[in-house]
Amino acid sequence: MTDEQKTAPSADFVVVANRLPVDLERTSDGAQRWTASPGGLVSALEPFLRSRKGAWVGWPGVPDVDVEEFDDDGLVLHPVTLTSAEVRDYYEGFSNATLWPLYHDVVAPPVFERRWWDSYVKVNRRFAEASAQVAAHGATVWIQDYQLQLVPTMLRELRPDLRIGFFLHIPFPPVELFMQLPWRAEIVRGLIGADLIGFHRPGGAQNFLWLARQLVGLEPTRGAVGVRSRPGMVQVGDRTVRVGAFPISIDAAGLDTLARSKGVIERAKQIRRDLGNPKAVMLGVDRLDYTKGIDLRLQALHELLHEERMQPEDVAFVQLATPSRERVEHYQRMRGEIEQMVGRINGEFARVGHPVVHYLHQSVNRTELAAFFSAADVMVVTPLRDGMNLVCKEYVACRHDLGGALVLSEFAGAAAELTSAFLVNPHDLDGVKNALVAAITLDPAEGRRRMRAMRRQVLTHDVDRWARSFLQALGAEPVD
Ligand SMILES: O=P(O)(O)OC[C@H]1O[C@H](O[C@H]2O[C@H](CO)[C@@H](O)[C@H](O)[C@H]2O)[C@H](O)[C@@H](O)[C@@H]1O
Ligand SMILES: O=c1ccn([C@@H]2O[C@H](COP(=O)(O)OP(=O)(O)O)[C@@H](O)[C@H]2O)c(=O)[nH]1
Repeated sequence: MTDEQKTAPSADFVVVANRLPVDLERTSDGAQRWTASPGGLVSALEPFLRSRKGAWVGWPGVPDVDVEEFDDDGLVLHPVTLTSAEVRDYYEGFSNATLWPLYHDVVAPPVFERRWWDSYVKVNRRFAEASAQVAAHGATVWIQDYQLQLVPTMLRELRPDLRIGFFLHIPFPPVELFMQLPWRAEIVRGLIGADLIGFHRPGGAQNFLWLARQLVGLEPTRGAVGVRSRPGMVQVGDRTVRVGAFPISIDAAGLDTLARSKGVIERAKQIRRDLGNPKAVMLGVDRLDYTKGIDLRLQALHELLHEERMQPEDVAFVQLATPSRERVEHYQRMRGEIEQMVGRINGEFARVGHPVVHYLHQSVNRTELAAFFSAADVMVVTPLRDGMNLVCKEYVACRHDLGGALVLSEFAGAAAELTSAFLVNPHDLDGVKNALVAAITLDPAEGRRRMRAMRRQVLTHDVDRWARSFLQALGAEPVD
């Protein structure tokens, strides 16, 4: 690339997200390498954007580094620098200690700090400026998630020629909770700069429409918002802003193919052997986040073992826990609690060489994950609140054998689609315990019926359909 090409706004399609799809990692010997970024936003968007050869504006995951724009296999990555103080105030502070708990039903108390808000405004402006620099005239810019809710209006002020979409990957909270936010009107005004604002569920869209009326004095339509249909509309000057529901998904066909590969099938058998071929392998796969309900599933297991409704020699519980937001206090506290529970369960019920809980505080790659999904008799997904939860859809996509059972929290966005799972209220521990027992003792024919129904849903509603439905509603793609 010449210097001129580097700075000329050249991309017709730009994704803007807090993180780039790759994180810059500094190894102990001082070398640097790029690794896959954590979380569902990147898993969902990266394959889609690669197929379009667009540009991605985002933070490289470490503070104080200035990285030039570069081409990563046809995808232009445009890094945005954050200082250490901004990582602390904008990312760990306002994004993950204010907005994250507030939007997840206040399952932890949100912290309101003026200094964090100032940093959020400043960093959002930097992302808007970077996007304005990258986008070609008339381009489509798709802004992602709660870290960047002010970017739509900031970007529109800089570049009125752009078509701007915004998608929120986490739940949009009930209005009573949102109203706690001291900067509530500023957030609504920030979002309203988009041409289309998307949520996972119609409820989020409805909440936003109500707030646009109450906080900004706009006059949104009053009809019920549908899934991928009947968006709400708000007139803002001469612009019509659409507000809709677009449940995200996964590369279902890709995972299905991967799970059928010889390598994954063999690795799944190996995992079961390594676990001592127990009667039931249970699996949890989550970022180590207090919203995911890892603690309560361990508590359910502990009680079931105590009550002898499960025998320690019959079960292996594998918990893969991706390290996440490790400097935020709630995350540190929760990690300690979970690791103590793992220790307690194994202390009471393990035998030498045979732990009951296999806990890995590590991230594993897609192929290894497909093998774990294939090996697990019961997938346990128990968030107290989750925007969507892609892991449960990935489990279903890997079960071409129609084996396995899914225990799924009603409070994950995915529950509205995976109605043949064992749906549980994660606050009802007895209900969770009963569901775990029912899933372990499931009649195989009934299990196949449930899995077939879930696979039909996941395979016909993949990430490509999600992206197309959003971009069609934005007017950036022709309607099929
Ligand atoms: O970037 P991090 O702070 O390390 O966090 C990782 C990502 O977590 C969140 O993911 C969400 O998006 C998924 C896909 O839509 C959805 O299934 C899940 O329910 C959400 O929690 C977050 O929203 C992303 O911005 C983060 O990158
Ligand atoms: O060790 C791991 C654990 C998780 N994931 C991926 O991380 C994403 C998690 O997305 P989800 O929507 O379930 O939750 P989030 O972390 O975004 O809140 C999924 O695509 C997983 O396959 C991964 O690649 N390696």
